[in-house]
Formats: sequence, structure tokens, C-alpha cells
Amino acid sequence: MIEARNLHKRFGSVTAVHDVTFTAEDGVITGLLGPNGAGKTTTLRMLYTLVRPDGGTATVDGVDVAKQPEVARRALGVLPDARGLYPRLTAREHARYFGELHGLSGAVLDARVEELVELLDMKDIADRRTEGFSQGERVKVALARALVHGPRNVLLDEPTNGLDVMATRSVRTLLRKLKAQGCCVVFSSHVMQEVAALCDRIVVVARGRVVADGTADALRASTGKDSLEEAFVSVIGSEQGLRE
Ligand SMILES: Nc1ncnc2c1ncn2[C@@H]1O[C@H](COP(=O)(O)OP(=O)(O)OP(=O)(O)O)[C@@H](O)[C@H]1O
Repeated sequence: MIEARNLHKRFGSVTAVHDVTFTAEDGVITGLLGPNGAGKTTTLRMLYTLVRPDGGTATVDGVDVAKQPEVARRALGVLPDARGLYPRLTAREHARYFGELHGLSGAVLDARVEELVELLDMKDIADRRTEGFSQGERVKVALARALVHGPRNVLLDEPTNGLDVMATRSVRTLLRKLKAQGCCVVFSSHVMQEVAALCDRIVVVARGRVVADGTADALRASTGKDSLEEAFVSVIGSEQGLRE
């Protein structure tokens, strides 16, 4: 479970995140939905200990990420916005290397890497160096790296950005599997349809603030709109984010 309480972050004169509070439960897919520049990436970066908040707290399975960052990181799998692959390592070597960093070795690591190659449909690319990989192939490798240690909490920054329909479908299937295993899954997107297709719970962020939080039905009911699209426009106050 992930809890963000009154998170706040400024960069110079820009307030990227202003008092963001939400809880992401286990066995639930929570979507952080908001237009470009809303503060989604900055919020995720604070949750995964890359950026230190100016105010507020965040916990992962009850562990304060500022006080015990190493413990929190062990319980997290992260797909960052910059996928950041090593061009000279193969896809399989990425998964192995990050598994080793998490303390896995021997037959356990071998089995886990094979499982991910299978799960992410990476057989054709597993032993190729990642230099020159397509965007979809890069996301698969970054996902394998994020999930190799079997984290209970998974944070993904715009996981389907730039992916074709088939790759998007396989990422959605993967996230639903993680949910079925009881993982806490949080992902960000600026595309309403993406969030609507996957999420049990939607946290709408605009201008650094949470402007709505609940199920799609609750969002529609609270705005008095019939469609989720109209409800989204109503809470963020613009049509930005409706189209990719
Ligand atoms: N390192 C930084 N230095 C300066 N400004 C930053 C930095 N990181 C984020 N910002 C600013 O904070 C605001 C929120 O950015 P953030 O990347 O969190 O938004 P986002 O919701 O993830 O947007 P997008 O959908 O475009 O990725 C933006 O105005 C951005 O320019």
C-alpha cells in the first residue's frame, strides 16, 4: 500500500506539486490522471525516493520513504519516465543485473528472468543488446527490470506512452495480473481513455493538486456528467488530456 500525505514540491518559482494526498490500496490499480505538467511525474518521483519533498510524507507498506529510503525501494518496482537502459546489455542481462542488485542469484534468479521473458513476450529480443530497440521493446525491458524482485508495489510513469495497440494490450494484461496477485499498482497517464480502461480508482491531478479521487462512477456522479470524458473536463477545467 502506498500513502501520499500533503506532498509538496517546488522547483524555483514553479510549484509542481501542491498538497497531494491519496492512498493506493493493495490489489487495486490506481491511476494518476492529469494533463501535461500537472505534477504526476514529480509525485511519482517523490514516492520512489528520487526527489525529496519540500513538505508532506509518503509511505510504502507503512515505511516512510524519507526516513528509510532503502527499505521502501526494496518494496517498490519502478518504471520511470526516462526508461534509461544500458545500450550494451541485452534485455535478459538487464533483468539479471537488476535482480542481482536486489540480492537474487542462482536458480531463483534464472527462473525469475525466464518467467519475465515469457510474461513480457520477449523471447525474440531477450538476447539482443538494447541499443536500437523500439520504444515498445524498451518498455518491456524496463518492465522486466522493474519487476524482477517481485515487488508488492509497482509505480509506472506513463507505461503505454508511444506503444502500439498490441504492446498497450500486453502492458494492460500485465498490470491486471499484478493486481490479481494483490500488488498495489499506481500508474500515471494524461490519457483519460487509458486510465478508464484499467483503473479501479482514479486520482485526478491538475496544476499540482488532487481535484478528484474515486471510481469512474463516483467521478461521474460527483460532477453530474454522464460520460467520464465530460466528468474529466469538468474537474480539470479544460479539454487538455482527452487526446494523445
Ligand atoms: N526538475 C525540474 N525543474 C524545474 N521544473 C520542473 C522539474 N520537474 C518538473 N518541473 C515542473 O513541474 C511541473 C510538473 O511537472 P511534471 O513532470 O511533474 O508533470 P506531469 O504531470 O508528469 O506532466 P507530463 O504529462 O507532461 O509528463 C511542470 O511545470 C514542470 O515544468
